[in-house]
Amino acid sequence: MASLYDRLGGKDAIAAAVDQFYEKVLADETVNHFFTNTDMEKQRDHQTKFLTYALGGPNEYGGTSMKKAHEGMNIQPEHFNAIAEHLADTLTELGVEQADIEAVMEKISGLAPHIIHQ
Ligand code: HEM
Repeated sequence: MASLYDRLGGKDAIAAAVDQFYEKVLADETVNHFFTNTDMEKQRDHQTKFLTYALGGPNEYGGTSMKKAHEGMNIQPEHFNAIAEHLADTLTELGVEQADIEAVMEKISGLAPHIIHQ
């Protein structure tokens, strides 16, 4: 079966989602401080990779594991949940079906042990 990434329209869909997701993350005081020293371009790159991964698209991590990517950040469960919720809200706004959103959330939850408390 085609991945959600493909069904949503691949790269163009991701670009639209990145803008929306990015705004939510940076407007959220629970998590925006993590990105204070992140430049805009890197930030965009982060969100693009994040969403591509979340939607089952090609892996563009270039080998950096999720554990390594978030090392030293001491991300707490509430930060993780806030980010996950921004993703779910973005997908809802883009008209993604509930069942697909749930599948994405399940995938994201599986990453929690690699991202939280690193
Ligand atoms: C499922 C959840 C997540 C995924 C899939 C994900 C994915 C990624 C990826 C792909 C990178 C870039 C690694 C690289 O290019 O070397 C990254 C970096 C980063 N992530 Fe995440 N992330 C997740 C959750 C979070 C959370 C919860 C936070 C903080 C609240 C966070 C904050 C950051 C920051 C600050 C960076 C570094 C940006 C920089 O280069 O300055 N991430 N993440």
